[in-house]
Amino acid sequence: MSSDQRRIEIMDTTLRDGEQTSGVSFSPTEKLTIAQLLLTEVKVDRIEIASARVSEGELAAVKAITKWAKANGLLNRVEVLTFVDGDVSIQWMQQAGAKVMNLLTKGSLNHLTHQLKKKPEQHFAEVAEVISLARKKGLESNVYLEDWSNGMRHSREYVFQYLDFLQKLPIKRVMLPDTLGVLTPSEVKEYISAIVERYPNTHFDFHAHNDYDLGTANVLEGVKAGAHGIHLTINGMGERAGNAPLASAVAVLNDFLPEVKTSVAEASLYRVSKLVETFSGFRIPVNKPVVGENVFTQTAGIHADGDKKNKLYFSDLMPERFGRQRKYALGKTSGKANIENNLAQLGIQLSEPDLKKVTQRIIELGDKKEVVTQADLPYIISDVIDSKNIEEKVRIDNYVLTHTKSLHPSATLKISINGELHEEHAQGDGQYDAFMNALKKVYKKLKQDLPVLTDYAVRIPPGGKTDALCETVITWKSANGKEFKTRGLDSDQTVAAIKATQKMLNLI
Ligand SMILES: CC(=O)SCCNC(=O)CCNC(=O)[C@H](O)C(C)(C)COP(=O)(O)OP(=O)(O)OC[C@H]1O[C@@H](n2cnc3c(N)ncnc32)[C@H](O)[C@@H]1OP(=O)(O)O
Repeated sequence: MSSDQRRIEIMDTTLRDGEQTSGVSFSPTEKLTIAQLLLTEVKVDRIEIASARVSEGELAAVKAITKWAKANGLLNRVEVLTFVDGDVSIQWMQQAGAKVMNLLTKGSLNHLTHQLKKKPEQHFAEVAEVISLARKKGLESNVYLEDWSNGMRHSREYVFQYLDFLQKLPIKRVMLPDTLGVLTPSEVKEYISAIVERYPNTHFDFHAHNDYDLGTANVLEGVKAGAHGIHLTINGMGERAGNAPLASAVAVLNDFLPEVKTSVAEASLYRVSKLVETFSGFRIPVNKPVVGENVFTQTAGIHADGDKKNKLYFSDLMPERFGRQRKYALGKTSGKANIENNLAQLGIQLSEPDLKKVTQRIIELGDKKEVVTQADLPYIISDVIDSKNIEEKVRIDNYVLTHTKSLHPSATLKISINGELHEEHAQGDGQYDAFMNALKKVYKKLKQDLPVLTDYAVRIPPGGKTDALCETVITWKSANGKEFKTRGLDSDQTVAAIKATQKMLNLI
């Protein structure tokens, strides 16, 4: 970063505006965790964590965050939205230990006239009184001009009259919200340019909403036009269509405006997005730029081919920047290159004819709308390529499993490995555990390590009934750290697990 880059302040309002997402409510502990991550790992400049007066739970959350922030010298980066209500919000701030208030005032004549039912002069005087009172109590003030965007469209004279007035007050920042997300990028550019030009010594934040899906584009134009700070939320959470999303906006500024810089650590954005998804229950759409599940997955065979040859379908938006990895989806649009990429990630190499057979099978499955994942590949390989030979390498010929009340389950098995027969007996905590213990004894004698079982999942195939076949999917980790899955299908889940185990034995 060069020193002549203009520094843009990032204010994250996930914990205030983001929490205004319908159906979302963070607990105080969740709020504290997110606040800590935002300030220390994501490294945003400021966070807005609540509206004053809302509830006892909110007061507890703000108290916990301000206590932690104070102990870490970060209290002046923690902000609370307050109201023009004499000293009511101020008292709440003091109780909560917060030091920076974002005073919600009226940025359009329409709101002022019809919601507060006041005249401009009266509103200005009340705002001045609150700010003066706050200052006396040691609080710093930023001022929101709510509905500013409509104010610029329909009552511009009022907006400028108000901004002129604010110049006289001891405030740190003026915050310009497109409250209803109605502005186009060209309007954002026009309005912010005009304001920044007229008040060169004032810090202006721009606050976008995403009602027309223009949130990020508007942030870009706002910053280009000279906004000094921007308000964002994780995963674009927020009322109605939400706010401008943090991850997208940061990527856009980094990639398209070399003349500006932010303090945000891109590498932490995905992790915090997933954490907020878990806490909020607000699912990240799979196609959400930067953080969605699918956004670094190439599906078309042609793309995988180009990437393999010369990274032809890469852009500056590299997944590794955000702690993510490029993936190649498997399905009817897969070609050989696509499948080779997946095999390489699993550490598997196939001959050309085998690769063709596997490709053909994946296309067939895709045509039937089957979802094929990288984890399915070893299974498909074992199923498709010369499966007779593979089955013959290791075959579990016979087994007896016992389950008797108050006695340990036990298993006896007879297994053929490369044509040689082995027989073992063992006990375990369950029938499958006993079976695995017997199997481990066989392989111990052969001085061969088995992959470690890391996950065991049983499900009935989609649309199945309770008496249907059940599928057991086992995840294994081999000595070189590679993970792979095998599956078995049977009406008995233990037998299905043994089938999955036999597949694993034929793949190692
Ligand atoms: C840009 C934004 O997203 S703004 C988000 C602001 N944050 C919130 O609204 C947080 C959630 N809100 C709440 O918990 C509640 O609405 C409270 C605690 C703020 C107020 O609750 P209540 O006293 O029950 O009032 P209610 O919600 O019915 O109405 C809001 C009142 O605030 C008034 N009001 C609106 N804007 C402001 C303002 N900037 N400053 C002061 N009062 C305001 C309204 O005129 C109305 O007053 P009235 O009842 O005298 O007509």
